[in-house]
Amino acid sequence: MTLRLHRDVDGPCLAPEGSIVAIGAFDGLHLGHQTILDEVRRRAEARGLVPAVITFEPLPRAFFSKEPVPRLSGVREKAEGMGAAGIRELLSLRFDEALTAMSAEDFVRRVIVGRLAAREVWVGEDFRFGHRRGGDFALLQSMGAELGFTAHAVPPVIVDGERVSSSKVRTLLGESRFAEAARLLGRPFVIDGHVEHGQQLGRTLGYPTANIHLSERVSPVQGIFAVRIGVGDGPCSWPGVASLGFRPTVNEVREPLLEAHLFDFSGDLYGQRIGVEFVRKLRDEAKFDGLDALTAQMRQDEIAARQALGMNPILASETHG
Ligand SMILES: Cc1cc2nc3c(=O)[nH]c(=O)nc-3n(C[C@H](O)[C@H](O)[C@H](O)COP(=O)(O)O)c2cc1C
Ligand SMILES: Nc1ncnc2c1ncn2[C@@H]1O[C@H](COP(=O)(O)OP(=O)(O)OP(=O)(O)O)[C@@H](O)[C@H]1O
Repeated sequence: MTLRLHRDVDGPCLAPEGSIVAIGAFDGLHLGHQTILDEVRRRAEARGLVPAVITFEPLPRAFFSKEPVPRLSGVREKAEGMGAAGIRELLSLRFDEALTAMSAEDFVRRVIVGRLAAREVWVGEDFRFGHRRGGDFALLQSMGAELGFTAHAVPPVIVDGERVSSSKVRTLLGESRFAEAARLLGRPFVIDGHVEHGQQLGRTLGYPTANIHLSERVSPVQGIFAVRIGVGDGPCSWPGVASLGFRPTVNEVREPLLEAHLFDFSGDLYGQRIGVEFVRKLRDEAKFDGLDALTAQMRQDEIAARQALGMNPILASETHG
């Protein structure tokens, strides 16, 4: 069953037979999100209704913030994750001035009922929505009684004594605490994308890299990392070293670039989709005085990454000796 994506507040009803709906930003699809989506899928199956999600792009937090808000998942990854979780209708509303001006009551009538004919609405206990966060769980309950749906709150999903949230995962990743972030996500943190052509300079330095342009997507991590790479749908198992940043030394870029060097690999990855799993941060990106100094540092990075990944660092001198 494939996922259908819609962007408009108004339009025809997407589930005339009735739907089970979850609402939220859903960046990263962490364990709290997964709990809600599981309920939606289970309830939709049990009642023969359509499993649906209302989400927002850009993220509401990013719309209101003066600072850039790092993203855990791209728009495409988020939709794919929803599809994999069994969601069939994804109403990804444009989060703009018009939407923030809409009252909570209007949101219930026009979107939850008008667009999705909701029979059940699932949210976290503390969920707020509508103009100035005027709507809450109690409003969903009272309006639902009138408009033909029930409201359900999932109890907070707690890990290590704290409520799981996208913000918490962003903070952990910013501090390179990858193992803890993975516990909240229910899987390791991975950035994926299509490999694009670089300057081909990496080859001559002894470090060819698969490059992924992050464009406007703000990354929660920056620097040089020990990583594991997956190609296509395969698991992230190929060891390597990666740089995520602007590479100030040569051909500085304006938008962040993820460059992954796979150890002992000699295939062509251009055009393929790869996933990069972050295992350990090695250092911050630096501006070097010329290519020799950069290459010497990359060699140190390779040795450190091999060690971090539990490999024999001696191999490094055999490969690039
Ligand atoms: C392990 C690793 C570490 C890197 N560290 C830095 C760095 O600290 N500063 C920098 O300017 N570029 C850094 N880079 C980026 C290189 O400048 C870039 O890979 C090289 O210029 C090749 O570019 P190309 O892929 O366009 O050919 C690093 C790349 C790798 C793979
Ligand atoms: N740990 C959790 N336990 C239960 N429900 C949650 C949890 N985290 C989020 N939810 C619920 O999942 C839906 C989507 O969450 P949303 O992405 O909006 O919040 P979040 O993960 O706390 O993100 P942020 O930290 O950016 O506010 C909402 O209904 C929210 O209440």
